[in-house]
Amino acid sequence: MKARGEEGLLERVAALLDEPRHAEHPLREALEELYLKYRDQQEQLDRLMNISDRYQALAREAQQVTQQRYERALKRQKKLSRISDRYQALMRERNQTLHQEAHHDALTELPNRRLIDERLAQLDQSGRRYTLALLDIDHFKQVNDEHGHDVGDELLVAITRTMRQGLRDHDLCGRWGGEEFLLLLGDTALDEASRIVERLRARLAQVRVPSGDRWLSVTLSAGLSQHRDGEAYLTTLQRADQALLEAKREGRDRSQLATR
Ligand SMILES: Nc1nc2c(ncn2[C@@H]2O[C@H](COP(=O)(O)OP(=O)(O)OP(=O)(O)O)[C@@H](O)[C@H]2O)c(=O)[nH]1
Repeated sequence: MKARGEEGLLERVAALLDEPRHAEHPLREALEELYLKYRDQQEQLDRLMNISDRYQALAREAQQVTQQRYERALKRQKKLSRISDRYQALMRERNQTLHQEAHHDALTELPNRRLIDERLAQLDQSGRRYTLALLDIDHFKQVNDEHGHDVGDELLVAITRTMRQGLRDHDLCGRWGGEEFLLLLGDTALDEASRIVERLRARLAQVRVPSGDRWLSVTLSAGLSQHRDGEAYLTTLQRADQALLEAKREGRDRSQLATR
């Protein structure tokens, strides 16, 4: 790379050296040598500048390629993490659904036997006191036989709705069997539980579902048992079940407290 003035000077020197009248000039040889060395150095410098320019262009290109690769990898990574987030959300949803289905009854959406068993086992561990009440619809087979299974189902759902409304937030109501419900009344002694269940039975007797041109209602029998210190919940349940059988034997539509 030469400045414009420098190029002009070189041309002048070359012209002077070419002139025949300077052929014998005492400075000519030295000037020619200086001129050729200078040109040589200039050519070397030009080559170096060229190499440096190419190197810089290559470095810029490499940097651009690296940057593009990095951006592509980042984009891929973001896409993958979006897919992974969606997949995880889907799996969480699936797990929740599976958990809900495994622990709840499909018809009434009430906790099923498995969930109630888990809660009772936890309660036994905690040492908190509770009373269990088994409630069973009276003559439900007759309802199905006379009005059809669909009406029976409707009645179960309507009873569940009223049961939910009639209980305190910390009580648990589950579907224990076909037409049998289990109430878990936490921190509740037998006499208080009995009042709660009687109030509930009265409300449940008011539940009506349509069947043809009639309104259908049912009564429920209940067996209650209070958990005793150190006792396994299955024992409490057996007493409640016995009490329920007694209530049925005594004519239904009543509560029986397990005393023994
Ligand atoms: N519609 C309907 N019926 C059910 C369901 N689960 C159980 N059942 C019926 O509930 C009835 C229970 O009959 P039983 O055990 O003889 O008792 P019950 O007729 O209620 O007589 P008591 O309990 O002695 O008063 C049976 O006919 C079952 O088919 C259900 O999900 N839907």
